[in-house]
Amino acid sequence: MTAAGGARFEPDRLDDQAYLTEGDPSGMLRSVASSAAQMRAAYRSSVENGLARIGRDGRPRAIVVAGMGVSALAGDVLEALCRYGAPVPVVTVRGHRLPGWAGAADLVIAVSRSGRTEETVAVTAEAVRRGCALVGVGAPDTPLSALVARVGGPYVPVGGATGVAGQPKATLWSLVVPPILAAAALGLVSAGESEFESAAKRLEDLAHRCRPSSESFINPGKTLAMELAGTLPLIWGTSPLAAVAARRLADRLGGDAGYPAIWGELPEAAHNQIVTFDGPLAGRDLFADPFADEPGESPRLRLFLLRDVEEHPLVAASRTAAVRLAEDRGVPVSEIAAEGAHPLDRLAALVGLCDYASVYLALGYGMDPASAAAELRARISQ
Ligand SMILES: O=P(O)(O)OC[C@H]1O[C@H](O)[C@H](O)[C@@H](O)[C@@H]1O
Repeated sequence: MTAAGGARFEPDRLDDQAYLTEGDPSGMLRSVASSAAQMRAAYRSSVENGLARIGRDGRPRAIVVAGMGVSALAGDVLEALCRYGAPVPVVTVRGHRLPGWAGAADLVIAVSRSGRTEETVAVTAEAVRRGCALVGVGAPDTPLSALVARVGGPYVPVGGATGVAGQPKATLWSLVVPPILAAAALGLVSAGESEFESAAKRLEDLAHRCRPSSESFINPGKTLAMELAGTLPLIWGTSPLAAVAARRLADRLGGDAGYPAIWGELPEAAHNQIVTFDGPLAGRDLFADPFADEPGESPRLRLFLLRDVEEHPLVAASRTAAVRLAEDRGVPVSEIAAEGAHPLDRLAALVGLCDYASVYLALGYGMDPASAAAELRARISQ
């Protein structure tokens, strides 16, 4: 169907059960299917490790979530949940340093699946020096857990049998749940057992609908993968929460398939990225070889709109206008609608589907979704 970096997307692979097993030796599809179990286990573990009690000494002035890659998304989720309703600001730090203002009145939640990521450990050590309150989430018996233990902060262990080959991208829900429970204990968001259970049920339902044995024409995960294939995806969220899901999809496409994508959030995306609708990658490829066996060989822009249930009315208007403009400029549009009332439900609906689509995209290109870009990552972190 389409070629990228030498790999060809073959839609038939997605309905070839033997291939889906052989092409995914680490069981990345199984790990996506474990999302609901991860959410339930992370909830229990967070409660057992004292997160539900952290509000007893009052609220912090601000919360800093320190993490990199997938772990940093835990901060983005928390920030999106708290942005409009909580009296405490939430900031995500991706890097080596705490913001200058952070001090003893603030809470630092350090998240690292491995417990060893250089940047996160450095920020946590700085938080210890400045006397910040600390919560940790990550592998036990690591530099991160040792730092959190030094100040007697709660630590939610993530690891053991959880996830595929210890990959953080396969353990998103284990990393995201503890900071939310901490914020709930502080009275900043309303999320308890029934909300986590409802989101887990939604993930379970998606796992059923997107299961490998379900054929492409009724499987929403495979359908979305086929819409992504061969395009340059422009992925927009229509709320802060949906934008986190957009970022997650873009990150996963890179991590699973080495596939580039651009993510954004409305209304901001309508002020800049929308210009690409008039750019060289929009519409039909004027330079495409008209005699090529397979048309559309060079990637063209496609807009993926992750629609939240709660949209600002003016954002809804700019979404409608953007869709009209895209159609006008020959840019195909896929709309993925969140479902559910609670934000956790809506996040699960969007991320759950996108996670499947990304793994199916990698498999459609004949790539092992557990090892894409592993060598590049290893080389840059040396
Ligand atoms: O969660 P951590 O172990 O700290 O890892 C943080 C990040 O590290 C690397 O960059 C990996 O490629 C990412 O997938 C991961 O999310």
